[in-house]
Amino acid sequence: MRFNQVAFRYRRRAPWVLRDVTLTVPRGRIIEVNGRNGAGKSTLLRLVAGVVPPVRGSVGDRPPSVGYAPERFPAGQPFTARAYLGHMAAVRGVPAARVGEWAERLGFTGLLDTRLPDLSKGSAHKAGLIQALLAAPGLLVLDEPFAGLDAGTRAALPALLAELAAEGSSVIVSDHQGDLRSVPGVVRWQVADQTVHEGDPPEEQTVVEVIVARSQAEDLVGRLKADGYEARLR
Ligand SMILES: Nc1ncnc2c1ncn2[C@@H]1O[C@H](COP(=O)(O)OP(=O)(O)OP(=O)(O)O)[C@@H](O)[C@H]1O
Repeated sequence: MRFNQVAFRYRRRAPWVLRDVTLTVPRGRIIEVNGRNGAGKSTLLRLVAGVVPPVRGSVGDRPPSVGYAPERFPAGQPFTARAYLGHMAAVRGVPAARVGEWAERLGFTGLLDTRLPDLSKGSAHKAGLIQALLAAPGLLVLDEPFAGLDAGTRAALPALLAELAAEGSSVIVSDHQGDLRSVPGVVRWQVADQTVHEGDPPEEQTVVEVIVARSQAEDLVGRLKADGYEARLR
C-alpha cells in the first residue's frame, strides 16, 4: 500500500494537518506511529484505514480487508456486545463463531451479554478491538489500542499483533506508551511538521569542548571528522 503526496485538512481553508506524505506501508510488519499530541497521528490512521479520503494526492493498493479501531469506541448503540459484534461479523462475511474466539482471547467472554452503553471505558475499547480483528485483516489500524486496557490484555496484545504481522498483515498502531518497544522488527513512523518521518526521531545534539595542545589540534579534528563527528578548530 502506498501514499503518493497525500495532503489532508478537515475543512477548506483550515490548516493542513498533513502535507506531501509519500510512503509505503510494508506488508507483514508492525508500524508504530508516534508524535506529540495534535501532530496528526489519528488523522494519518484514518487516511490509512480509508475512513477519510486524501484532499490531495492518492492512496493506492489498500488491502481489501481492513480492520480499524478508532481511539474512542462509539459505545452509545443500544445493543449487547454480542449482538453488535455478531452484526459486524455478518457485515464482514465471517462466521459468528469468530466473535466467541476473539472474546475468549481478549478476556471478554463474560461481557458479551452486556449492553454497549453499560460497558466500562476499557471494556468498550476491547469491543472496538474485537470488531477490528474479526475479519483477519490484511490491514489492521489501531488508534491507541493499549489505552485503558487491563494489565493482562495489555501484556498479551503485542504478541497477538506480532502473530498477525507474521501471517502477512500490515499492522499500524499509534502508541504513546511504548508498549511495542519489546517487539522485534517494529517499523517506527514519527508524525511531525505536517508530515511523516520514517525511523526514530533524531537524537538531541550537544557540544563537547576538548582542550588539546595546539600541535595536536588539526590531527584530532581530522580524526573526529573521520569518525563522523562535526568538529571545528577554534
Ligand atoms: N474531526 C476533526 N475536525 C477538525 N479538526 C480535527 C478533527 N480531528 C482532528 N482535528 C485536528 O487535526 C489536528 C491533528 O489531530 P489528530 O487527532 O490527528 O492528532 P493526534 O496526533 O492523533 O493527537 P493526540 O495525540 O492528541 O491523539 C489537530 O489540530 C486537531 O485539532
